[in-house]
Amino acid sequence: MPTLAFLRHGQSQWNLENRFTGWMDVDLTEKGEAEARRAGELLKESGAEFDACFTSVQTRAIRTLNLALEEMGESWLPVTKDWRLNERHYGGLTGLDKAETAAKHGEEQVHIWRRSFDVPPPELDDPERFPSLSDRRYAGVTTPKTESLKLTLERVEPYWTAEIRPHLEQGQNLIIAAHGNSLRALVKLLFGVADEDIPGVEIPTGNPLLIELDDQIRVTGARYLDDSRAQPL
Ligand SMILES: O=C1c2ccccc2C(=O)c2c1cc(NS(=O)(=O)c1ccccc1O)c(O)c2O
Repeated sequence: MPTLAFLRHGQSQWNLENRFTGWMDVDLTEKGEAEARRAGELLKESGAEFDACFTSVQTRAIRTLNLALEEMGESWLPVTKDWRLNERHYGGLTGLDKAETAAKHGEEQVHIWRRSFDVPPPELDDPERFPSLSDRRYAGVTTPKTESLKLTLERVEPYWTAEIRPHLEQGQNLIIAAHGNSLRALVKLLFGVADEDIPGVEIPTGNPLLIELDDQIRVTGARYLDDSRAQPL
């Protein structure tokens, strides 16, 4: 019966500044690094033994995984990195904070976006401002210019089905270190969350979600390891 751990990256600099980060390759803050190490401690204490890891091509998720593995004494584990586990692309909102977003688009539009499943933000109209959104890690990839939650799910799901699920079907235990919205997509798939409910699902940073699966890859149990910060599932 395979075990799957979801780990959302620790606090990043733009989380601290409450800015839309998306595909911008922002690093962890010192607090974020400490959250990642704590997650590693919790995973080690859980006694779970993992066989492989998956993460995105974004530094904050990669470093969260590496710091957790280091704490677990499992830095040797194989890691697969793929852009399809990246955070949702926020298009023209990338880099904006709450005040700038409301000033540029109005409160009403923000209200609509916050609760929508299939309404994407505007495309980035000055990509030169964020070169890392199309640097060589995306060579050969037709990168999105903006994403709704629905579009994020539509690029995460095929990757889950083709690249991740087979490892679970072979009985391997996996860690997936990723982002708020790419993990939301996976939670939606695994827990059968309705479209209208998914904007309300929030994966906490640095608190591993340990999921027990049956041989058909159906959830038989799930718990957050840091129960001092327990979250409703
Ligand atoms: O504008 C959005 C938004 C726009 C487009 C797609 C998704 C979202 C979205 O998911 C979202 C938003 C605002 C806020 N709260 S906020 O208005 O306070 C806010 C705005 C800007 C930056 C950070 C903030 O905390 C949220 O909590 C969200 O989950």
